[in-house]
Amino acid sequence: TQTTRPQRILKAVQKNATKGDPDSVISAIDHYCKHSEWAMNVGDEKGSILDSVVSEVNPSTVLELGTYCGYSAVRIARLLSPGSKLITVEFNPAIAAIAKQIIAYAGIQDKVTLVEGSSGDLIPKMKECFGITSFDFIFLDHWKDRYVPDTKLLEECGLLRKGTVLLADNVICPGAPEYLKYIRNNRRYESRYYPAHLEYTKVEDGLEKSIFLG
Ligand SMILES: Cc1ccc(Cc2cc(O)c(O)c(C(=O)NC/C=C/[C@H]3O[C@@H](n4cnc5c(N)ncnc54)[C@H](O)[C@@H]3O)c2)cc1
Ligand SMILES: [Mg+2]
Repeated sequence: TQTTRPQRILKAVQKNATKGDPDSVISAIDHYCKHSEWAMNVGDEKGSILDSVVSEVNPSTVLELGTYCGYSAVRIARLLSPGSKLITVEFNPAIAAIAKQIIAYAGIQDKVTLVEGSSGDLIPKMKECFGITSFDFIFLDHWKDRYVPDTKLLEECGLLRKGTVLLADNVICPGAPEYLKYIRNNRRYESRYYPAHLEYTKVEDGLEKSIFLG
């Protein structure tokens, strides 16, 4: 019977990566997606920008919206200091099951809490369920038309604090025009665009980094 793309990505990790070595998991996924089949991981070029922003912020609490196969969860978690936590949200149970296995294979499962459900339902529950007062860093990589409503929801739920950094993938391709309009014209945010390319292609894309000013 036909396998799914996330299942094939997991197989490539199990075949080509070293258990407990997050960098080898990242390389195995990038190699598979470059040479076998494209997949919507943030990828190595934008991933290096993600790495630099995470290292600069050195966050204790991180929220990721849209886990997919867990590629960016592994990228982020491997850089976190001991005691720091990444909460990643994924509403497709089949995809979440694969992501869990990839995160465990990388050996960073102690830093990652994968929550199954939709961002709209889960964001209002973050404080009561996970004892979060606010997030230091947020990576947006889920459906692009959810970037604005979920950013507003995070504000309303008091999950942003002075200095919280939001980093949004795909603001050019597939594109998140409403998000750019919202965040760039909002004096409560200081934004900067990082030009790059759509993962594994030469198509223009980039990341938008925004600092919440409180
Ligand atoms: C035209 C065109 C099309 C596609 C591309 C290529 C391209 C390149 C990219 O880097 C992309 O990130 C994307 C993209 O569409 N990403 C959406 C990512 C979804 C994953 O997140 C999950 N999810 C989606 N909404 C939610 C939600 N509310 N709560 C919880 N989980 C959610 C889904 O269950 C998936 O696991 C697409 C480029 C150009
Ligand atoms: Mg993306």
